[in-house]
Amino acid sequence: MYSEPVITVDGPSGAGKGTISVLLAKKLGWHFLDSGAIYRVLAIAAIHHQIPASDEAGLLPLASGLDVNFETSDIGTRTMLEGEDVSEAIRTEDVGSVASQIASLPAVREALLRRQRAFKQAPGLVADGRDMGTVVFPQAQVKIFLTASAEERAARRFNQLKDAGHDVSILRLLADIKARDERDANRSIAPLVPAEDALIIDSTHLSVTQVIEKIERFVDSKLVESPLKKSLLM
Ligand SMILES: Nc1ncnc2c1ncn2[C@@H]1O[C@H](COP(=O)(O)OP(=O)(O)O)[C@@H](O)[C@H]1O
Ligand SMILES: Nc1ccn([C@@H]2O[C@H](COP(=O)(O)OP(=O)(O)O)[C@@H](O)[C@H]2O)c(=O)n1
Repeated sequence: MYSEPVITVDGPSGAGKGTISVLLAKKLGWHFLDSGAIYRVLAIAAIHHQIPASDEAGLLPLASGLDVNFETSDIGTRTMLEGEDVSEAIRTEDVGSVASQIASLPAVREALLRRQRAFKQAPGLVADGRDMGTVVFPQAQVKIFLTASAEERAARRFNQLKDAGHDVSILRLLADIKARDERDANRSIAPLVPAEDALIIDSTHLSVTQVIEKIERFVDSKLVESPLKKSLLM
């Protein structure tokens, strides 16, 4: 049976998943799923509704009924929660930290599964997250696990936040990133691990272009003559 092709890009915070996934999706003309944004929006909703990040029973209805929308236009994607633009608000490290605590709750992850899988639509999907290749799309044709040293990832995040006008401390960012790595990798459900069939790319000393080239070579070696390969190598 035909199934729309999926490329998964998993890895820790600041590894470059979003940057690479958006470029790939644009190049292919495919859909893009930023699964982390869904966890981040849920974190904001929890903060608004004053539900603690450890309250699984309290968060479950919020996760099931989460009114989140991604509005894409020529200038980019706006993330909407209950009709309000939260695109900037979800990007702080504090929200990332609450998102990572919420993401360790099994019932919450389960409640968000169907919503994430609904992004798999023609002509194809590039999915960015932690468990895209292991849990959400285990049948994906191409799986990438993108990483980089914690120091490099903190430096990238520092520059990104500084460019966006946020005043941040690089040491605090490094500590936050390490805490989030630890929590994401050691949780009992859908931990951050590479899928068995994933290509692991350490981007510490690679440019964005070099990472894309590696992915293209991987697709080339993996798929003999497929529409996916043709469109990627065009
Ligand atoms: N290979 C790379 N080399 C240098 N900077 C990169 C690379 N990949 C991504 N970046 C930059 O690092 C920052 C974080 O990347 P992002 O895609 O948001 O990471 P993630 O989605 O994994 O958290 C962005 O400003 C991005 O431009
Ligand atoms: N598929 C996913 C995506 C994100 N998450 C959680 O959500 C948090 C925020 O994800 P994100 O992808 O926006 O974070 P960054 O990599 O951009 O820093 C992560 O630290 C994870 O704990 C997850 O558990 N599973």
